[in-house]
Amino acid sequence: MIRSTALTYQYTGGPRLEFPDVDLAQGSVLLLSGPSGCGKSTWLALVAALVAPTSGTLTVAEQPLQKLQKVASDAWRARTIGFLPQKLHLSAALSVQQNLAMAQWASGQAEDPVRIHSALQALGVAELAGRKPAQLSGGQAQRVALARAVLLQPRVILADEPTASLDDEAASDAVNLLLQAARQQQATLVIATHDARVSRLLQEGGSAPTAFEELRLSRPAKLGATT
Ligand SMILES: Nc1ncnc2c1ncn2[C@@H]1O[C@H](COP(=O)(O)OP(=O)(O)OP(=O)(O)O)[C@@H](O)[C@H]1O
Repeated sequence: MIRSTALTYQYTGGPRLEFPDVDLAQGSVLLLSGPSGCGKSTWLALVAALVAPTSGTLTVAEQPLQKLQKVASDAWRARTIGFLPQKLHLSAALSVQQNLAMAQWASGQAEDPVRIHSALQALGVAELAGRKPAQLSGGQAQRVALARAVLLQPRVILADEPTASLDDEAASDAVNLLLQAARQQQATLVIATHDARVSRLLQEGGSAPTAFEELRLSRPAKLGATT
């Protein structure tokens, strides 16, 4: 679940972003849309407790973030949030298997090869476990990054522009994989995008149409504007 009220974020020397309220039940799907620069990445960073709101309240997976101590936020994030970044940030020196193991180490858990194998298998890339990221196609690399994002069974999956620079078929695969991963784990799924295809793909929902909410952001007023 994600609930926000009167959420704002002020960049030092930059815009003040004001976000509409959301009240998302656990397991639901949110399309976070709007033009470049409207604040989608900032909203994701707020929900992941990477930055603190300037004002307003935000509760994610039952945790009021204003009550989360800064020192505890890394562990909370590792347990709660599965992040699929636009740039996948797979470590080039490590194998696929080791990239996923690193997510387990980072959350303070021991490496669990069985769980890594089943996460890779669920996304159809188990046979690539020994390869380095440079030996993967773009679509394979994205599946590996998604396997890493859902490995720790997060309550919330945040995907930042998951279809950017993908052709129609790969974009459809990416959205369907996200929906499938979220459904399997009953995670709340947020897809941030300015790609108009995603709304249609969500409506089609792979095998069945998906109920989803849309949070459409608009660009902040220009700094110094008099309106
Ligand atoms: N560190 C920063 N300092 C000042 N302003 C910033 C900073 N980061 C982002 N901004 C501004 O805040 C606004 C929102 O940025 P944000 O990256 O959240 O938008 P976005 O919707 O994710 O954009 P895109 O789709 O291009 O990634 C933009 O106007 C941007 O210029």
